[in-house]
Amino acid sequence: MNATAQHPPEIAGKVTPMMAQYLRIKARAGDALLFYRMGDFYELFFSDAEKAAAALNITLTKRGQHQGEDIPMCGVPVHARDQYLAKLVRLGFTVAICEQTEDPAEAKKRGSKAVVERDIVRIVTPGTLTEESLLEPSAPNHLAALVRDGDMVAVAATDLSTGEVIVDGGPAPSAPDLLASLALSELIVADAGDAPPLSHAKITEADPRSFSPSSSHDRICEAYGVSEPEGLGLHGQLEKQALGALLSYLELTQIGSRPALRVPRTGAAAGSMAIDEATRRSLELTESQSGGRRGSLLHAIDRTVSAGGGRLMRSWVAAPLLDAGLIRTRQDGVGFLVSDSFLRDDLRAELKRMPDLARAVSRIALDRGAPSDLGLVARALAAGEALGYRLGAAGPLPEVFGDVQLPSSLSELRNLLDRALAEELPQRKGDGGFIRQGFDADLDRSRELQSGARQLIAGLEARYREDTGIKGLRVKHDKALGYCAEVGKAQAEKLSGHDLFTQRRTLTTAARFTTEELDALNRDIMEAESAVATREAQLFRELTDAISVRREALLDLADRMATIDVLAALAELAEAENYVRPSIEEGIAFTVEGGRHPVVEAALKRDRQSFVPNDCTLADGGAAQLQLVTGPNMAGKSTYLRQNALIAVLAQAGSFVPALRAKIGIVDRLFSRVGASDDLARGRSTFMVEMVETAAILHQATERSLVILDEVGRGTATYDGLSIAWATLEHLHTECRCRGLFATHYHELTRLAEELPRLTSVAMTVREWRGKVVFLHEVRPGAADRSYGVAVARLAGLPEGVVARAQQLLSLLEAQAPVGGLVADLPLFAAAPQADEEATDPLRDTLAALDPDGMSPREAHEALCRLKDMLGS
Ligand SMILES: Nc1ncnc2c1ncn2[C@@H]1O[C@H](COP(=O)(O)OP(=O)(O)OP(=O)(O)O)[C@@H](O)[C@H]1O
Repeated sequence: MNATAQHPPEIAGKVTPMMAQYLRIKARAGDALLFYRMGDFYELFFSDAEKAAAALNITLTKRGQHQGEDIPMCGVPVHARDQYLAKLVRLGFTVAICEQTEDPAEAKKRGSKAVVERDIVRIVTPGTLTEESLLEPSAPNHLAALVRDGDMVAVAATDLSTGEVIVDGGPAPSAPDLLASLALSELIVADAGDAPPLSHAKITEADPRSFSPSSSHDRICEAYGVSEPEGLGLHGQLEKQALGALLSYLELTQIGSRPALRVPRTGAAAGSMAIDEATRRSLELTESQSGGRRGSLLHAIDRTVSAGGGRLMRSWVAAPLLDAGLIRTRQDGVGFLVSDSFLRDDLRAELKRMPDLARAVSRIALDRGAPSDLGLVARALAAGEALGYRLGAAGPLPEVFGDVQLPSSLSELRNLLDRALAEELPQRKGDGGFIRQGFDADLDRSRELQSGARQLIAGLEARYREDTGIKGLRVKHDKALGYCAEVGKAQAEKLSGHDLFTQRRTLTTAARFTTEELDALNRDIMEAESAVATREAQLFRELTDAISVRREALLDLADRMATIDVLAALAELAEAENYVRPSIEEGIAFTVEGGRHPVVEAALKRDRQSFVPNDCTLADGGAAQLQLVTGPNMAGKSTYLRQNALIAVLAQAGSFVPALRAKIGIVDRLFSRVGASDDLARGRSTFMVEMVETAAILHQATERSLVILDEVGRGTATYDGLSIAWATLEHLHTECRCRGLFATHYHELTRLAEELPRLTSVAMTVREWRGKVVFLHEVRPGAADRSYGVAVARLAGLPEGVVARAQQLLSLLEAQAPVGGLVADLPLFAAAPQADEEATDPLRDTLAALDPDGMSPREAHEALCRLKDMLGS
C-alpha cells in the first residue's frame, strides 16, 4: 500500500475533535477509501466520498466545513457493508475499515464532547477477502507476492479464505505460468515493473523493505513458530523473501488478526505441466474466452457437490501433474469409485451436506467468525465422521483416500460443539443466544434470573391495574427507563396521585411511570443481561479457541473431504460420459483412439446431435510427431486440435478421458494458440500478439511438449503468412522436435509433409451433396483439396448476391493462379533463386542508372517516358 499516494487535507486551522481524529486516521489509510464508523453507518469524507458516491451510485451530501469549504460526505449502512465492499473491491479500490474501538458510553465519561476512540481494524483488498458473501464458493481467491532477482523469481501465494500457502521459485519465464495457474486476484511487488502481464489481478506496490532477507526470516519464524525457515522446507533465499513480503502485507491489512496459514506447499510449479496464460485462455481450461466458467473445460466436467471440492477440482485442472506415479494414484481413486457406484452415491449424498469447513475455520482464526460458523464446523465434523464410517466399511481403499477416520482431537471437538450449540445460530458476530440450555451452569443461572425478572414484571401489570383501577395500564419497555407502567394521557393525573408511581416521561398520548419495584427488577434484568452477554462472549472465545488449536487437523479434514469429492465427481463423469482411464507413459507416445471434445460434445448433446470421435496418434509406433491438419472452414479442425490438448490436461490431472482408449506420454509443457485476438489495451495488433506468442513457443517447446497451433500467420498478407507458418513448422519439426498439431488454411504447406520425416498430413473430410457442403468431422490421412470458404459463407447467411459475386471472383482467381498455387513461388519449389531474377530486370537497371540531381526537367521527362515504354514492352 502506498501511503503517500494521496495526501489527506492538512490538519490546520480549527477543526472539530472528531474531524481531527478522522484526518489522523485517514493519513494512515493512504490511498485506501476510509470507511469511518459512526453509529449505524460507515461515513466517507472529502475525495473518498466523491469517489465512493460515484462508484456506488449513492447520494453525495455535505457535513460541516473544513478550511472554509464544505466537506463532501456519503455513507453506507453497517448492515449492508459487505455488498458495497464487494462492489468497490471489484472496481479496484482498497478500503480501510475504521471501527469504534470503545463503547460510546465510556467516551461520555470523559465529557460530553469526548470523541469515541476509533481505529483501522482491517484493510480490504481483492486478495484479502474472507467473507462468504464476497467470494465465489468454488473459486479460490489468491494473493501472491513476487520477487525478482536477475533471471530468477520466487512467488509466495495464499488463499486467505482457506489458509492455503504455496511457495515456488525458478527461472523468470516460469513465473507467469505459475501465477496463471493460480488465477490471482492481487499481486504484491516491490516495483510494478516486476509484474508480468496478468489479465485479472490487481497489482499492489508494497514497501520494498518488506521484501528484505532479514525481515523475511524473522516474519516467517514468527508466523510459523519455527526457529529457521528451512524447517518448513524453504531453502531458496528468494522464496523466503517472497513469503516474508506476503506475511508483511497480511500484517498490514489484517491488523492484529492472525490468519490461519498452513505450512507452505513447495515445488508445485516444478511438479505440474507448464501452461502459460495464453494457452489457458485459448483452451478455455477454467474460464471461457468471454470470461466466466460457462463454456470452459472445468464447467463441462465439474460434478463436485461441495465448495471445497469445487475449488480443488479447479486446481487439478489448472495444474495437471508431471509425476506418473502421482497421476496413477489419483486414477486408482477414480477407478475405485467408478466400480462401486453405491459407495459413490452415498459419499456424494453426504458431501452435499458438507459445509465450507476451510473458509469457516479461516474466518474464525481471523476473528471474523459468527456463531453460525461454529455450527458450520460442527456440521462438517458430522459429515466427516459419517464419510469415515462409510469408507471404513468399503474395504481396503486406494492410497489417495488417506486416513478417513476422524482423529480423536476432532471427535472431541465434535462432542463439545454438539453439546454447546443451540439449534438456531445467529449469523452475525457478537449476537447471543447460541449456547444450548444445560451446557453452562453460570449462563443458565443468569438466563433464569433474566427470565424470572421478566415474568415478575409481566405479573405486575395485572396487580397494578387492580391497585390503581386503571384498566388501560400497561407495562412497557422504554429505551431509557427500562420496564415502566404506561397509561393514557387522561389517566396520567390519577396515577400521579398514587404513592407507588413516579411520572418519568410524557408522550403525546401517554405517560410513563416507574415504581421502586420496577426499578429493582430493571436492575436485575440489566445485570442478568450483561452477565449473559459476558458469559456468552467468554464461551464463544473458548469454542473458537478449541477450533483454532485444531485448525491444522480441521484443514486436513477439509482437504480430505475435497479430495473425495473430486474423485467421486470424476468417477461420476467417467461413468455418465463414457470416459476411460488413460495409460500414463514415461515415453513421448500420444495415442488417442476415438477422442472427443468434452465441451463441444456437451453442447452438441444439448441440441440432440452426436459428436464424431477422432483418433490421434503422435510419436507412437513409427507415427509422425507432428500433424498438419487441413480442411475447409467449419470442418472441425480447431475442435480436433483442442480436444487432444484437453485430453492431455485431463489425463495428467488424474481424470479419465473422453476416448475409447488413450496412451499419454507425460507432457511437460502445453502450448496452444488458436486464432489470436487483439490486445489493444497493451497496444498490440492481432498479428503482433500472434507473433509474440509464437515466438514464446518456438523458444520454449521441448521434445516432451505438446504444441497446438491453429492458423499461424493468418493475420497478415498471404505470402508473409505462408512463409511464417512454413518456417514455424520447420522449426518445430527440426529444432523443438515436440509433439504437435498444426492446423492451416495454406494447403500449400501439405507439400512440406513430403520433405519432413516427422510431419504427416491429415484432413477433415467433407462431402458435396446437391451443391452444398456436408461436414463429416472425420480426420483422415492426406490433405484437403480446397477451402469451401464461399460455401461456408453461404451457410452463414451472406446475401445471395455477395455469394454469387464471390464465387465468380474465386473462379477468376483460380484460373489466373500459377500452376501449383502460391507455393510455386516459394524457395523450396521455385526453380531459381529470386536474387538472379532481380539482377536481370532491365527496368530496375535503367532506373538505378538515373541521376535525378544531374538531370534537366526535360531530360527527366524523357527518362520517365522511356521507362514507361519499357514497362509497356
Ligand atoms: N468431431 C465433431 N463432431 C461433431 N461436430 C463437430 C466436430 N468437430 C466440430 N464440430 C462442429 O463444427 C463446428 C466447427 O468446428 P471448428 O471450429 O473446429 O471448425 P474449424 O475447421 O476449426 O473452422 P474454421 O477453420 O472456420 O476455424 C463446431 O462448433 C462443432 O459444432
